[in-house]
Amino acid sequence: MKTKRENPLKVLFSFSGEARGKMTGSVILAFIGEMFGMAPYFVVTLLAKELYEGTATVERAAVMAVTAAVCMCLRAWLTGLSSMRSHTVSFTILKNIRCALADKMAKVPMGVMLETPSGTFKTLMVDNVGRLEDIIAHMVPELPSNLAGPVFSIILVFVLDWRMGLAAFITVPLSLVFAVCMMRGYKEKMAVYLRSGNEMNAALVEYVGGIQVIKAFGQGSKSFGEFSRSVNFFHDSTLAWWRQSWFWMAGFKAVLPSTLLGTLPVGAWLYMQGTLELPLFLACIIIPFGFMAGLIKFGFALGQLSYMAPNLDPIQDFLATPEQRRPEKPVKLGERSFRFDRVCFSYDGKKEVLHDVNFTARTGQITAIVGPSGSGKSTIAKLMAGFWDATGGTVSFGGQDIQNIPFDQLMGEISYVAQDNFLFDRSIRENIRMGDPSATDAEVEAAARAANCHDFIMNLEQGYDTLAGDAGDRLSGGERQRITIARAMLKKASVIILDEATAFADPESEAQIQQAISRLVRGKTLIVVAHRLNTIQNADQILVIDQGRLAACGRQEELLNTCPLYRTMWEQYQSTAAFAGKEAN
Ligand SMILES: Nc1ncnc2c1ncn2[C@@H]1O[C@H](COP(=O)(O)OP(=O)(O)OP(=O)(O)O)[C@@H](O)[C@H]1O
Repeated sequence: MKTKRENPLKVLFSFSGEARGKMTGSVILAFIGEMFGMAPYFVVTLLAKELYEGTATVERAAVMAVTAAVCMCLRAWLTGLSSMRSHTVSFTILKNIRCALADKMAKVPMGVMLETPSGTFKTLMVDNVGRLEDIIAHMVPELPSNLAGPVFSIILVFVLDWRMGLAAFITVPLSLVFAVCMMRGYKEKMAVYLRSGNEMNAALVEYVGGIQVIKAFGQGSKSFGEFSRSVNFFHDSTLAWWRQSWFWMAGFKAVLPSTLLGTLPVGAWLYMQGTLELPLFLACIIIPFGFMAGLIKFGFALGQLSYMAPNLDPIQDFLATPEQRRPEKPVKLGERSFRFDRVCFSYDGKKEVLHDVNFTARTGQITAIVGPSGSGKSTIAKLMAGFWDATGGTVSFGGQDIQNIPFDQLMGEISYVAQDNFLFDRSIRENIRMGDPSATDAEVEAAARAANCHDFIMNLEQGYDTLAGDAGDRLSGGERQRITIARAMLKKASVIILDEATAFADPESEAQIQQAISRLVRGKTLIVVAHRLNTIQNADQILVIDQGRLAACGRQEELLNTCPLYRTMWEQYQSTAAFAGKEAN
């Protein structure tokens, strides 16, 4: 269902914050500037009149020339001041929208951020917001001023001689025919243009992100269907639009200012009839030249209006995303255990992926979550970390409903080591220090040693100062994971949630990771989403998840006897591990 949207200009100006009120000044200055811009036309008209009446002198002409020049300088100065103000408003609005988006990103469920392709946020923050700049800085102040000049001039020509006024106007209905043809389907086409541009951006970000895979398989951009499709679509749709509209646009620009079409023959005829004096004739020829340029600019500025909504809509949509509400004040936490009480969850509000899950993960114990792919293991871990809110039942931590614990407090208690081992493009040292921004270099190194990553870091050209991006290709998945483990170690959280990487690491790396993990979790509550069952043989409890339900819960020995699903998984794991071992040898 389409929701009714507020007037886009009103929405834009609701972000003007500290620059509120400046736009009115900008519009007034632009308006006065345009009025001064009309001066040369009046000066020429006046001079013609005086020449005709025989009152003109060289001195008078010189004074008029200087007056016209001064007026043009004033026009430039005033429009400059207006532009300065409108740009201040424009950049303030852009800044405030970007801050609001960033603020919103921190308030929507973390899951929304993790699941949305990063290109989407780039488009939203950079492109959609950026395109609003021109509209606010130019269109808003120029629209009224571009209209004011023509309206003033038209009235003047009509006052001077209404017949000449009509004659000057003859091109307007004609040019409107061209304008209407040019604007046919403009709104839809503009929406397609913007959408296809955004899609191309998002596909490009994905293409660059996946370039390693594309190169590895010896493929070019054509192989990346989504990217080439979006580039071709953008090319085809914009070209088709241009082909359809260029003739009408050229016609509009040519016909509208051709006021001589009407004023010359009509004026000449009236003059010969003796009902129009020469100075008036000249005035009615010259003044319309002044207003037509403004009218053309006004027409194009109006077209830009339809640029606003398609750029503002996705921004408003994101700002309307429901927030994860959490209290501000820290709450008192009891024993750091998790409790799932009849927990249900759905990502999209339609398909439930967790049904009635009940368990307790006790403090200081290792709780492993296992199950077939897609059964809901990572979802349980994400609910524990507060990335999403349960859609039914209660997830509690430390005796409190997780929704009553401030996000910062919960994050202070939990270290979440994800599968994809995200490293920021900062130095390795800074990446580790993120676990505890107050940690000294010595503490960072101590954590790196404990996580078995000191040696390979020292082998990088700039050691701890190497940028993660530069080191990117030289770090194995296991090494990246150990860096994130070092980061988690610094955090000194009471709970570690470890979403184990699915791939088999080589035996040496695997042993180092396991050693790092065992140091990390000493004395802490560990929740591990396990894909490699050998790592959890000694877990205090293993939760077996099957199609979003808790199928069984117990220690390994019990489950091997009582849970057919676990037994099958264990047998499969052993045969796969044996095969992987043989392959490695
Ligand atoms: N962001 C999402 N939006 C919609 N559905 C999702 C989302 N993430 C996961 N799912 C679905 O939820 C179900 C459980 O997914 P989940 O990632 O928790 O499974 P998993 O057991 O951890 O799988 P794997 O072992 O393959 O990582 C799956 O059907 C999955 O397709």
